[in-house]
Order: sequence, then C-alpha cells, then structure tokens
Amino acid sequence: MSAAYNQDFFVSWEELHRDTRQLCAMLMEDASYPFKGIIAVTRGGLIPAAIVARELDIRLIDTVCIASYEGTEAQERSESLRVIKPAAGDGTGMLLVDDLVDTGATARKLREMLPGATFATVYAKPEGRPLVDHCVRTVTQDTWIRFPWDMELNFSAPLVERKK
Ligand SMILES: O=P(O)(O)OC[C@H]1O[C@H](OP(=O)(O)OP(=O)(O)O)[C@H](O)[C@@H]1O
Repeated sequence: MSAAYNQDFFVSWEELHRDTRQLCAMLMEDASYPFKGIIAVTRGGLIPAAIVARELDIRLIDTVCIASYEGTEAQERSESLRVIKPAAGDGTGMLLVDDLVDTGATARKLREMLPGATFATVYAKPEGRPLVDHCVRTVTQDTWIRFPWDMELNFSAPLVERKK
C-alpha cells in the first residue's frame, strides 16, 4: 500500500547528471557489464539513458514505452499499464534504465517482460527498491521527486516581503 506524498525532493540538472554518473560507476561493476545495449523506459528513463549511453559508450538504444492510465490508483497500476515492447527478446545482456522506481508496478511489469535484463534506476523508493538491481539514492515512500524537466526557474520573493 502506497503512502500519500507529504514531501518534495527537488533534483537539479546537475544533481541528476552527478547521480546518473554515479549509477554508471556502479554498473561497471555489474556481472553483465559490458551491456549489449540500453532499453530506456519512457519517458522518465530517456535522459538518464542518454547519460548512461555516453558514459558506458553504448550505441544501441531501444525504448520500452510504458504508461499508466489517467486517474489510476497506485495499487492498481500494475494491471493498468499499457506497454509497447522493445525488440530485445528476454533482455539478456541489455540494461533497462529508468529515472525512478516508486511502487514497483512498472518494474514488475518490465521484469516479467525482460527477465534477462539488468535494471537500473537513478532513484528508488522502498516499495520498489527490491525490484531493481542498481540505484543511487533512496527516498522515503511519501516523497515526490521533482525532476528538472518538470520544473522551471521562478522569482522567489524575499522572506520579509512574504510576511507583509
Ligand atoms: O514504480 P512505479 O509506481 O510504477 O513508478 C515508477 C514509474 O513512474 C514514472 O513514470 P510515469 O508513469 O510517471 O510516466 P512518465 O515517465 O512518462 O512521466 C517513472 O518514470 C517510472 O517509470
């Protein structure tokens, strides 16, 4: 059962880059390294996948296109996921890359589909963590991760003005 989201964790482009590079260093120690190719999980995995591809010198990049239906409760996500499969057999030798594992519904689906793949996410929450092989940072289940592509810079009023 997933908790409600009570806190935000803001990730800048620089932090995402640094964390993804750290993930790459971990991946170089994996038993399946070097990987034949990457399967990026759309859409959140696309940018981390590009960074991983550069660091590990991987040119073969496929996608698995996966999304939940609008308005679906987290616990029902697994049944509601729409998937367009990559052409990667059972995924042996391939590296699945996503930005985040949260409830684990997406990861569970991908594991069924590509049991041979190594699965890496940059961030993880406790419910989903056991489903991925590698991740750099874990945040609490009630944290909403704010990725840089979902944000924009805005003026912030000084505190004294906010109190007026
Ligand atoms: O562990 P889960 O609860 O399944 O959540 C993790 C998934 O949720 C996010 O994708 P999202 O469905 O928001 O789609 P998007 O990446 O296209 O925005 C994220 O990129 C993961 O793929």
